[in-house]
Amino acid sequence: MERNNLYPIFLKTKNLQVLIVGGGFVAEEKLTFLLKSSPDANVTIVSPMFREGTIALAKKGNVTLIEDIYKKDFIQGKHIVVATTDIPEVNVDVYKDCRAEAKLVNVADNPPYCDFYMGGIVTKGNVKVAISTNGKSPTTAKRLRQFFEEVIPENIDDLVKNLNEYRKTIKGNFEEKVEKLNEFTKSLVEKK
Ligand SMILES: C[C@@]1(CC(=O)O)c2cc3[nH]c(cc4nc(cc5[nH]c(cc(n2)[C@H]1CCC(=O)O)[C@@](C)(CC(=O)O)[C@@H]5CCC(=O)O)C(CC(=O)O)=C4CCC(=O)O)c(CCC(=O)O)c3CC(=O)O
Ligand SMILES: NC(=O)C1=CN([C@@H]2O[C@H](COP(=O)(O)OP(=O)(O)OC[C@H]3O[C@@H](n4cnc5c(N)ncnc54)[C@H](O)[C@@H]3O)[C@@H](O)[C@H]2O)C=CC1
Repeated sequence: MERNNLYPIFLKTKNLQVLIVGGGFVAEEKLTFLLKSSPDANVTIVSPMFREGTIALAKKGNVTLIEDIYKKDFIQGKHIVVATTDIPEVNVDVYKDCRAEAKLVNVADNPPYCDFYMGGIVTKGNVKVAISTNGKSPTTAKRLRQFFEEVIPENIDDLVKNLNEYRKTIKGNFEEKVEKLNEFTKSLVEKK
């Protein structure tokens, strides 16, 4: 069986600068899900045109819209770049410019030109679940996201908060703490 070897990380988007190149449907979809998960993300979008929806979204977040065509200068100071234009050559230029400067880059419509994929994301308080199908079926990632949004209980965050409080009260060395926390949470994974 094929296997997903991607390594998920949870980025502190507040500390990072994201650039989106292009301002069409795909840019708006990527921006929507980025801000849904991470409303504190710092985003710049460069494009000769923007959709109404994108302009409205930008007003709600830390999003700067620049009305221009892509030039290499725009990647300066950016950590993560997502190319979404409808001109394949422009997207490949963005990819090459980013690789040359060791920046993480995603060409949304071209998986081989992605250092990372955006995923389906479920957030419940402090808990976050990210889903990827290895780029094979974004629709499956969306459906799984919807499924987990349904089945993960809203009060999962209470468990996290309670255990965080309990964790602070446990005395002893690291091994003893791990043992106590495992004992305390055993029933969560026990088969009935
Ligand atoms: C590789 C990847 C690169 C990247 O974008 O990062 C990529 C690529 C492509 N997407 C395409 C199409 C669609 N994408 C969606 C939706 C989402 N796409 C997302 C991620 C990813 N999309 C990355 C892989 C993630 C993984 O590993 O699973 C999600 C999860 C996250 C997000 O967008 O933030 C978000 C759901 C969010 C949510 O609902 O929670 C839908 C469904 C819909 O809109 O209903 C469709 C239409 C149906 C279909 O085609 O499946 C096409 C074909 C374009 C064409 O045909 O022209 C390509 C290009 C290709 O595959 O070649
Ligand atoms: N990854 C995904 O989820 C999907 C990918 N696609 C593909 O992605 C591409 C983009 O699709 P859409 O967003 O629907 O197209 P669109 O036509 O809505 O948007 C393209 C955007 O790129 C901008 N642009 C064009 N040249 C530019 C330049 N030199 N510099 C900066 N911006 C520039 C345009 O002004 C426009 O805002 C298409 O090739 C499409 O096939 C389509 C659907 C889903």
